[in-house]
Amino acid sequence: MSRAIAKTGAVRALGAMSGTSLDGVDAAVVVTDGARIHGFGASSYREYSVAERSVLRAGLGKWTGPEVEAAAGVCDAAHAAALAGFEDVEIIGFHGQTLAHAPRLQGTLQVGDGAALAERLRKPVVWDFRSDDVSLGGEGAPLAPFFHFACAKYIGAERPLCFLNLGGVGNLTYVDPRFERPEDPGALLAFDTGPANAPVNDLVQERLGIPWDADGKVARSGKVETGALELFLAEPYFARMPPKSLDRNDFAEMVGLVNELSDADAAATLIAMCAASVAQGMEHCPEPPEAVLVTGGGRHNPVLMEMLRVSLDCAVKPVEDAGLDGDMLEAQAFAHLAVRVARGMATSCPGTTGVSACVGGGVVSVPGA
Ligand SMILES: Nc1ncnc2c1ncn2[C@@H]1O[C@H](COP(=O)(O)OP(=O)(O)OP(=O)(O)O)[C@@H](O)[C@H]1O
Ligand SMILES: CC(=O)N[C@H]1[C@@H]2OC[C@@H](O2)[C@@H](O)[C@@H]1O[C@H](C)C(=O)O
Repeated sequence: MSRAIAKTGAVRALGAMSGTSLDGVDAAVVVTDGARIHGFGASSYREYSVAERSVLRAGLGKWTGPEVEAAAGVCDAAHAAALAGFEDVEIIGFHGQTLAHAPRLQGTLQVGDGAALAERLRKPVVWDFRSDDVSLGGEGAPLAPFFHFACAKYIGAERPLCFLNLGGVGNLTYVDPRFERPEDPGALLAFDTGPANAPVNDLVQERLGIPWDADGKVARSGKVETGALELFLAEPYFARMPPKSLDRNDFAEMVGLVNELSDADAAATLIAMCAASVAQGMEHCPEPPEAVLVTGGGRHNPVLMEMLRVSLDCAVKPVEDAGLDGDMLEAQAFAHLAVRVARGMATSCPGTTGVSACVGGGVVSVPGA
């Protein structure tokens, strides 16, 4: 195989992420040597059309068949369009679109053809980041934690802190920046906390025909139904020790728990479920963090942020307060991870995915190879 990038030194890497909320493709440049972040570059967002989103949605939860092929086609075309404008990058990290995730059963499926993308864009592409971790007994997710470790160093953190990503699903990374490397035992603990925005998105889509509850307007006037909240927290997933991960639709039936409630009460209760599952997850942190830095779309929801501030014992702030970009952190993560994969560095470890040993997961496709 021809070498994707030079063996050492910082490179301009482009990362692309299409997340579980199926809103669009985020793309962002990171200057990184795989260990340390040297700086951040341009970013862009390419929204899915309503038609594209429904093709992707039809593929959710499926492993093979025409719906999966159609979703892969949408994913490939959207990425080719979203990434074509970035010329001065040396390598691309292409996450693809997760359609199904059951690491201990069928595995994990991210559609998108990285080899074809490499030929099309004439750049090396790293893709299929999760399969090797799953083969070695890991959850295959979350993978952003190795990037969160680099972010903690970049912002000069000296004490443990958490990154909380609130997308369709929530995931938490505890980082102890007193360690030198992310794979050092104790440097990282990570897991999916529970459903984040996906249930409230599904609720308002079904009842009100809107894709999400912008600024928590529906939830704000609602009252939390504590009975439903208690039933939710009784799910065995929350008591399980991390690492652990979820599929987008693992808690889809939660919407059923709020069926009888008004729109406002139902939305408020689903948001309270997200905040409560984060609070429960925080109990797994080895030490209290000095802050929780929130990334992902959920940080734009003031009702959710208020509930988190009430439930957690430390400062809760958007990552922007630390000089990072919460809309692009996941895309940036896959840029950074691409460089690590190309250089044979680990991308997950027992503390992040439960994998048996550190693994650098991913396929490297070099154009014309
Ligand atoms: N202003 C806002 N008010 C309320 N909610 C918002 C707002 N902006 C975004 N969101 C929520 O954030 C979601 C998108 O979050 P994000 O882009 O982080 O998801 P994702 O990356 O697709 O998911 P994941 O991290 O699970 O893969 C939207 O679907 C919506 O529910
Ligand atoms: C299987 C999969 O795609 N999981 C996603 C999803 O979205 C959020 C959460 O669930 C996290 O585990 C992961 O994404 C982020 C980017 C990660 O791997 O860190």
